[in-house]
Amino acid sequence: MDAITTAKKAAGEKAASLVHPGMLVGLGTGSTAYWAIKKIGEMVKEGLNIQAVATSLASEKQARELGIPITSFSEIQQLDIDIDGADEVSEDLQIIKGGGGSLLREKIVALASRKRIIVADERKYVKTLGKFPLPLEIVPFGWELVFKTLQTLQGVPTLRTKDDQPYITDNGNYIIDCSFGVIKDPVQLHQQLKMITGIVETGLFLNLQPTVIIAYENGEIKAI
Ligand SMILES: O=C[C@H](O)[C@H](O)[C@H](O)COP(=O)(O)O
Repeated sequence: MDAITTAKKAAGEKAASLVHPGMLVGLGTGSTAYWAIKKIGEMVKEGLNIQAVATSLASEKQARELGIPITSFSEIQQLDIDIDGADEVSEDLQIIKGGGGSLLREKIVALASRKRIIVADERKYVKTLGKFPLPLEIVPFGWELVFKTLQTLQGVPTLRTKDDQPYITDNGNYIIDCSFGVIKDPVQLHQQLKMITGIVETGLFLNLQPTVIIAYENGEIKAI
């Protein structure tokens, strides 16, 4: 296992140790959250009694295969803890997510959770957001108009593709990845983008007061 994968595993397992009996747990998406779900699966096999809501079909599949009981918002209203990855975390704990295309479900789950744990390797921890192009979930109809509007906001948009076709999210939408350079005011940018009809959600996860677990390649783990 390479050093970055080892760091992701360490962050994921550290976060899993915060899951206690009886909790309702949000399961994140991506290659770091994967390790948390894997560890929680082991804990469930050893008798841990929890229920979980997954932030993507992929994570739900992983959880079901591990025997983690899955519930939904038709059964529950709030989660005790949400463990998820990030694409960028700034020093003031603002976050960009959505590199894996799951930002909408991830945000719904994060907002429904009392405690939010973000797991990331050291490469994700930055001074200010913006190097990672901001993922935006958009409805397919008229996506070209959203694309052009983003250009008028000095954004550099790219329609995400997979096998030369538009990438389709678990919700049947498209993703535009849009660079805005250094994001000086993420709250203002998020509000501006949410005003554009056709944008369903942005990958800016702001003011959520997360606990961020950062794993370093040298084996060190810091919780911020
Ligand atoms: O849509 C995907 C999510 O926001 C992921 O949590 C994020 O992209 C980080 O993924 P990874 O841990 O694979 O870098």
